[in-house]
Amino acid sequence: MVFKIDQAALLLRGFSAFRNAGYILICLLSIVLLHVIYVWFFSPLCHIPGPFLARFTRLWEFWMIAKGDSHQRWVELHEKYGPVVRIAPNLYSFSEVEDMKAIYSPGNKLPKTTYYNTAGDPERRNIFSMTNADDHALRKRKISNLYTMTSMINYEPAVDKMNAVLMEKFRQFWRENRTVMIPQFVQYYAFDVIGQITVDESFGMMQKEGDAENMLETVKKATLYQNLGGIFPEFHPYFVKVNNLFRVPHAGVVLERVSRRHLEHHKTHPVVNNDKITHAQPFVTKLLKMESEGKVDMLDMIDGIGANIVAGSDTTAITLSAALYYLYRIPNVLSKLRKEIGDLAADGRISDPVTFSEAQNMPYLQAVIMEALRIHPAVGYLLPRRVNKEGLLLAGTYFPEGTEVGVNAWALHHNPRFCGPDYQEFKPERWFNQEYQRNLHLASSFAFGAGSRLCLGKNVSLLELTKVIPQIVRHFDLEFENPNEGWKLLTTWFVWQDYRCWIKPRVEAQA
Ligand code: HEM
Repeated sequence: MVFKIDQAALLLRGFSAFRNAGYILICLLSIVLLHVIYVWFFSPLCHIPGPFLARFTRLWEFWMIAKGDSHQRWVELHEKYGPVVRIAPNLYSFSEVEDMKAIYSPGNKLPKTTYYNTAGDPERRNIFSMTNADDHALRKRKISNLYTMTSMINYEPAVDKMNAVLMEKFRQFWRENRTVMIPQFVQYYAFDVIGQITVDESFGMMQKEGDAENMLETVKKATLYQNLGGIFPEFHPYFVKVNNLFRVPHAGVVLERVSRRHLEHHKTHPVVNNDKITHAQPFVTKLLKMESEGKVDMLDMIDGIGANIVAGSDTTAITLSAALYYLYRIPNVLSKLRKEIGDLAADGRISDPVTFSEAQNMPYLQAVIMEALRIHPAVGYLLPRRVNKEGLLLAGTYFPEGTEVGVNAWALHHNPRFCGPDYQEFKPERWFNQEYQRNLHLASSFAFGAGSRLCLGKNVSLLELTKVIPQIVRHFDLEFENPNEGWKLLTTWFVWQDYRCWIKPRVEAQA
C-alpha cells in the first residue's frame, strides 16, 4: 500500500514537472511569437523588405555568403526587393547612387562596423580594420602621400620591370605549348608588382609559378575567414585566442615577418634613387625616410607594407583577369583597343611599353578599365557602416543610431537606372554616353570604396592596369581552352575567377 502511495506521489510529481516544463515551453514560444510579431509589424524599420528569415537571424546572411556565389545574390535581392533590402536583423543594403553618397559622405562620418574586426588582430588594428574614425584619420594622414598621383612616377619602373617578366613568361607558355590559368597567373603577377613597388623586390611568384612564403595562401584564407567570421564578430576574440594557443601562422604573422625582414634589409642596404632618370624609389625607402624624420614608427611601417600586399594584390589581379576575359571574349572590343594602340603608335604618341602619362590620353583603354571595374568589382561583399547618433535619412526612411547600412558594388554597378538596360554586357562604349556618364563615374569608382575609407592604392592599381593591358593586347592573342564555357566564379570577400587560355605571341604567330 505504501508502495502504491509512493508510486502515485511520483506520478504526480512527474506530472507536475511535465506541466512545469510545458509552461516554460509555452512561455518561450510566446516570447518568440511576440518577438516575431514585434519585428514583423511594429519595429521602426519593419516596412523594409527582404528575405523572411533575414528579419530574425544573421544565419540567413551567413548561409547566403557560405554558398560562394553571393555577388550575384546581391544583384538579385535588389532586383526583387528594390533600392533597399534587409540582409540581417540590423543590416540594410542600398543600390542607389544617392544613398551611396549619403552613407560614405565624409561629412556624415559613419564608422566601419564590427564586421571589420575579423580583418585583423583585435589588439592591434591595421588601417583596413580600424573602426575608430580618429585613429584611422591619424594613421592615414601619416602615409597617404605615398599613394598620390605624383608618387606614381616613383613606382613606374617597378611595374615596367615586372611587365617584362610577365611578357617573357607568356612567351614561355607559348613555346611550351601549355594552357595557363589566367586569373592565377595574374595573381602571381600582381603580388610580384606589389613586392617590387613596396619592398623593391619581386616575390618571384611568376618565375616560380607558385606561392612565396605562403603569402598567397594565408591571405586567401584570411579573406575567407574575414567574410564569414565578420557576420558574427563577437566570436572573433575567442577565435584569435585559440589560434594563438595553437600558434597557427595566420596572415598577420606571415605579413609581419615579411615586412620586418624587408625593413631590416633596407635599413642596412638603402636604395638611393636607384634610377636617376625615372626617380624610381620604392615604398619602403620612403617609409624609412619618414621614420628617420619621426613621422612614422615601426607599427605604421609594418602596417603600410602589409596593407599593400593584402589589399593591393588580389584586387588588381581580379580586375586584370576580368578585363582580359572580356577583351578576348569580345573581338569587337579587342580590335577597337588594338586600333587605338596602333593609331597612337603610328603617330609616335605612345611608347612600347606605354607610359602612365601616355595612357591617360587613351580614352578607349580607360573605358575598358572602368568597364572591367564596373562589371566585375573585385570585392563581393557590401562595405558596412554604422549609423551614428544623428541618424540618417536613406531611401526616404530614417535609420536610427546603431543601424548597419552599406552598399555592395555588384548591386550598385548592375543597377540599370544609371548603367543602362544593357548593364549585364561588357561595353566600354557606355563610358562615352552622356546620359549615364556622371553617375557611372560616381558608381564605378565604388569598386574602390568611397569616402574617408576610399582605397588608398587606387592610383597604384590604375598605374598597373593602364600599363599592362596595352602590353598584353599589343603582343599576345589569348585563346580560351573552353570557348563554349563561361568562367567559373567563387565569392568570398573577393570574387575570384577561373578560366584557362592558350597564349600566342602576335608577331611570332604571324611570322
Ligand atoms: C583594382 C584594384 C583595387 C580595388 C578594386 C580595391 C578595392 C578597395 C576597396 C573596395 C577598399 C575599401 C574597403 C572598405 O571600405 O571596406 C579598399 C581599401 C584599401 N585598399 Fe584597395 N583596391 C585595389 C587596389 C589596391 C592597391 C594596389 C593597394 C595598395 C597598393 C590598395 C590598398 C588599400 C588600402 C590600404 C585600403 C584601406 C584604406 C582605408 O581604410 O583607409 N588597394 N580597396
